[in-house]
Amino acid sequence: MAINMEEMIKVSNLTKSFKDKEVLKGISFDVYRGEVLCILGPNGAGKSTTINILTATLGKGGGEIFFKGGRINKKLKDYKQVLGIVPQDIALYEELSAEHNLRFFASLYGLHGKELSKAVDGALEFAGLTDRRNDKVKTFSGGMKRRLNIACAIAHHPELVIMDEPTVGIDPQSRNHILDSIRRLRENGITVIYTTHYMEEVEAISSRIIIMDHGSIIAEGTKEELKESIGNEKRYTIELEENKKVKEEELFSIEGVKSVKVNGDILEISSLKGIENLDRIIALLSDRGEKIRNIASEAASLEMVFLKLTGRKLRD
Ligand SMILES: Nc1ncnc2c1ncn2[C@@H]1O[C@H](COP(=O)(O)OP(=O)(O)OP(=O)(O)O)[C@@H](O)[C@H]1O
Repeated sequence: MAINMEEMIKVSNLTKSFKDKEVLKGISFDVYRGEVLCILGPNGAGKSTTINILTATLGKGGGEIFFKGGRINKKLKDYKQVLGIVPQDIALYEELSAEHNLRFFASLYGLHGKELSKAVDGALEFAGLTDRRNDKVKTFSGGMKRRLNIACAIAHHPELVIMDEPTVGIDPQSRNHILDSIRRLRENGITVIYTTHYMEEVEAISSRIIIMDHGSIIAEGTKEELKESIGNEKRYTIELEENKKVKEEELFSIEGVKSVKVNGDILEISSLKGIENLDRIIALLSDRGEKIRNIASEAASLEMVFLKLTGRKLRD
């Protein structure tokens, strides 16, 4: 991380329990001005709980949150004024038009008159909804509602936008539009915190990533740093017609092979990136009389990082 990056938020040892269930186990992280910080983790990892505490819609258990160097509860008014929130559930007035929804939400931040009209026009353009401005929200697709929800969160020109899984259950076109709009926010110097369980999205938009699992942060870094942390491995997934004899130990004898998991007819093999050994793996399998149905090879990915850290897939 560059030394001159300005710290916007500091989260220190945050905890939260619901009844006797500890869902945040003392997490700490910083958010720097102008970055897109992605919080990646499977369902139930604690992403929404973290976000809800950060947006002050949920009280914290223990720990501290600092905003621009001061305790957040002492600066709550300033903080809320520069914050844009995109909640997991869409919050819009169905019977009102897109424009009226935007007017309402932007006016909550004190905008009025020409300034308000300009903000509304800008937000409609940002969401790609200018031509639907007079239509009632109830006529919109799920993806359009999502885009409008984001427009409502950014109309007042926030410095920090917090989004909780904004692409769940929407069409690919709206999803791409949302990912593009996050890139635009970043280009304009706006800080974004974004939770998701889609690693493809993290690959596309993140400047930095936090991986959460079971209420803890298990890894943090840029996507390059995280991939580097798994030692530049690649993975082969080999599907056999019917695995009769192959044992994990045998495959370890091949140069470059780092780990092998035999799961019925499927072999998952991690191998050092620079070593070309697929031909030897195939030769060994055919020596054992195995018939190969399919081979897939993939370079280091965030999914592999998660698998390596937890032994599980991100989306099981
Ligand atoms: N109000 C609540 N009462 C009791 N348990 C809760 C409450 N809110 C969340 N939990 C539990 O806390 C854990 C973390 O939930 P959280 O919603 O933060 O996870 P998440 O990573 O955002 O997952 P998802 O992608 O499903 O939203 C889960 O086990 C969840 O069941």
